[in-house]
Amino acid sequence: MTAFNTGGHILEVEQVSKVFGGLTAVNDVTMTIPERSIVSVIGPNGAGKTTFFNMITGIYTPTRGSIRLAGQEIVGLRPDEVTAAGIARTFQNIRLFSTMTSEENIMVGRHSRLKSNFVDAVLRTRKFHESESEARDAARIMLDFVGLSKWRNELATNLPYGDQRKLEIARALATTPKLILLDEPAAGMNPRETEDLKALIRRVRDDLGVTVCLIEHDMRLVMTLSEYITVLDYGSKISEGLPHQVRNDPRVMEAYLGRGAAAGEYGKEERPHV
Ligand SMILES: Nc1ncnc2c1ncn2[C@@H]1O[C@H](COP(=O)(O)OP(=O)(O)OP(=O)(O)O)[C@@H](O)[C@H]1O
Repeated sequence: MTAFNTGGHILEVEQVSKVFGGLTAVNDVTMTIPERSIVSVIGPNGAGKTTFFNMITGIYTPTRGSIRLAGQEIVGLRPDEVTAAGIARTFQNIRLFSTMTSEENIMVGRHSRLKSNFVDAVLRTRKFHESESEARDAARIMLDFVGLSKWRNELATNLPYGDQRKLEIARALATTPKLILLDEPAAGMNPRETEDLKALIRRVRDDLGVTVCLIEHDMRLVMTLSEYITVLDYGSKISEGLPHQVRNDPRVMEAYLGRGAAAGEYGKEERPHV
């Protein structure tokens, strides 16, 4: 049962566009994300995927269109307000605080949820100390959830690459989101790390009840993890559906492999650069 009347959709993106000068980076895209699902947004380089995430998270304001979280319009909210509304994200390039420990990195995520403010922090009030201790407890729980407890007091920069990616996910989860957006979470991972990541993403949904939307170039991961896939190309949605539907869609093959590829013309070449 959902507490809102959106037909079970946690996110509803309706006819959203983003124009940068003369370039339409995202063009009239409509997409819904079912609550408690794992979905992916895929597409060739420059298709508009990150711009799409940036609009959902308040970094960019759409030129046109509506984005609703649990039935509430979120266009116009600042990124911190979007986080407070229940959307967390990770970035394509790891953005951890390298001079902080793993635990402190997660506490930063948790602080967006805390009640103490700047004045409390400066004056070290009781409220501040309570918040601090609550954030530390929450950070330890999250470290345990992602399997990084042993790195609690280690500087984030000293963690193995795959664990740094997991730490970013833990930090995002510390904001207690309804929806988490993962921008290329498997980038740079070896096959074993990718398998670990896949298991973690499933647990995020199954154990925490958080809806997951990922941008990912690793097609094996996308096809085995996603329940639903949306494909962008040159800013427009060109396909959507179940993994096997998207995989067999000639428009998708064409977008990835080059015009004419569906007919075998380009074989395994990348799309030609124009
Ligand atoms: N701030 C910006 N100003 C101008 N153009 C931008 C801006 N951000 C993105 N773009 C352009 O919008 C288009 C879509 O870029 P975007 O980064 O969203 O694609 P992407 O699908 O995430 O690509 P990749 O898979 O390579 O990360 C590109 O042509 C890009 O150059």
